[in-house]
Amino acid sequence: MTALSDPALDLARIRAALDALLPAWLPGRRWYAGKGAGSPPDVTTRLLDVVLPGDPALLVAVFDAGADGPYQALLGVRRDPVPPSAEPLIGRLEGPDGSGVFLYEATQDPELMGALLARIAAGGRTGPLCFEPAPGVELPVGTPGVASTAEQSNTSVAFAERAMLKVLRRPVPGDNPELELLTALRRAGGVPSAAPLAQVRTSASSAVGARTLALLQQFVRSRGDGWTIAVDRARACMAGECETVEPHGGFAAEAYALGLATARVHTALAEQLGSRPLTRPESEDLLDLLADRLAQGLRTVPQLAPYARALWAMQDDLREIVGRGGAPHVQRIHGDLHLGQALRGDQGWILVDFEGEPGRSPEQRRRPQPALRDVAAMLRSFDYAAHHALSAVLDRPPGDSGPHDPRAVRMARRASAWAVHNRRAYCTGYADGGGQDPRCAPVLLRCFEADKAVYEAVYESRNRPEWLPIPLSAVRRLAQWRRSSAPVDGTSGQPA
Ligand SMILES: Nc1ncnc2c1ncn2[C@@H]1O[C@H](COP(=O)(O)OP(=O)(O)O)[C@@H](O)[C@H]1O
Ligand SMILES: O=P(O)(O)O[C@H]1O[C@H](CO)[C@@H](O[C@H]2O[C@H](CO)[C@@H](O)[C@H](O)[C@H]2O)[C@H](O)[C@H]1O
Repeated sequence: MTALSDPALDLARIRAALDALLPAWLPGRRWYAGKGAGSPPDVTTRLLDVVLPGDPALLVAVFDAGADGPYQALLGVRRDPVPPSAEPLIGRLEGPDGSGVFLYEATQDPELMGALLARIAAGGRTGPLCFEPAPGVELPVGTPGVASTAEQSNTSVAFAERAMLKVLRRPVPGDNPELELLTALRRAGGVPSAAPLAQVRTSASSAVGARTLALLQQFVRSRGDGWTIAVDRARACMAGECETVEPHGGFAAEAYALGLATARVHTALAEQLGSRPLTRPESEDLLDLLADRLAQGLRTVPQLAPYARALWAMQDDLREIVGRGGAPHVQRIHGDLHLGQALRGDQGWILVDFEGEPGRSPEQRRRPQPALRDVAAMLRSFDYAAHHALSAVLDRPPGDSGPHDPRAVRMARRASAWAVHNRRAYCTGYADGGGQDPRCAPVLLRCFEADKAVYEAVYESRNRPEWLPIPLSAVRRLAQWRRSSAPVDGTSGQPA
């Protein structure tokens, strides 16, 4: 392993200090999945190598936290006071001569991130770390790297609005699913997606085998992401005194364009990486996967219990469809599509974050899936946006209907209408863009929406319990729809 140039810094001591300091620091990190586990985890850190040995120094480490891991930490080490953006510190390490160094989250240090970009551009290896720029790309070396403040599963660092480094917090073994998909979309051409620029990975012989640690991609300049724009428009719709959701809350043209963009991405992925009917064993795998997720959801979120029968019945519907030969085609899909994963560029929407659902195994993420699962996930997002806007306008937490007042009832109706209107526009865009009209497969769509809502309930109960009422209300609605004998027209089961 590369030594630190400062002899007062001893790597073995840094490693031991991290084992002691990380348990207290981790629970404040959004990307840490073990929040709410009760007691702090036991941490075992492995330093992979020193990428930059100076002051500040940059170290790459992986660590296990309890049974969970490996996670990735990019560690800054400096004598000088740390940049304010890098607070809170992981900790301070006393040197033998009474001096000390600060240990901190390196992604929050623009200077250090700039130095890392230069290291990536140079290519080659440092110990087990491989720096692999794509052939012929020009990287914005010399610019500082500014970390996004958005709450994320990973940590993104932007360089002069030209490149974006995604530091993967839970690097998975083997080829990185996002890199695979971005490369395929580039190959297809004409699909609005970010070009992959480089990766940092570990070699097969490293302590963690071959894994992508960070992915550099083209920075997409945008007016904002779909979530911010949609919530804004939905809020305008609710706050305005209009009876219809257009024009004040007008988002339908954007929802339509988003449907088009989703269909274009699906078509390109199918062309590049294949699309075929689901085989019988794959159908069983899919059903098992959905059943496992539902069982886990019911164990984790007690509030789902009243809907258990209806949720299982929706899975039986899928089994029945597969049984009579109606299994959908499968292909590589986005895997975690929602409004926040779409950026509004000048020419239209660009989908980002093709990593798949956080928390799923690498095999599951790479498995071909019905494209309708992405569509169902995006449709859920319109529901989220409407609820979020509603709670902002009413100044109440999601799901809190508060005292019965006519204004709140009117707003809730408008929120519901906004979601229905935009879900329809999205489906129309998807069909016009060459995808199968999602409304032609309402029972499948309902099953996939319910699956996503259960996933969201688990996600919210772990990360943002105050948001839990949003997926719960969707589960309630979908369950009611399943229990009733209402005609299946694909637009029922909307926000009530
Ligand atoms: N290529 C890109 N260019 C500009 N911004 C991006 C790009 N990719 C992602 N983003 C922004 O960063 C946010 C987080 O990125 P994402 O890939 O979704 O990370 P995570 O996996 O941590 O959720 C996105 O919601 C988007 O706003
Ligand atoms: O971190 P990721 O973007 O990969 O995805 C996770 O976090 C998302 C929240 O940031 C979560 O999305 C859920 O909340 C969104 C609103 O914040 C909403 O638009 C989505 O429809 C809803 O699923 C996502 O599920 C989770 O995997």
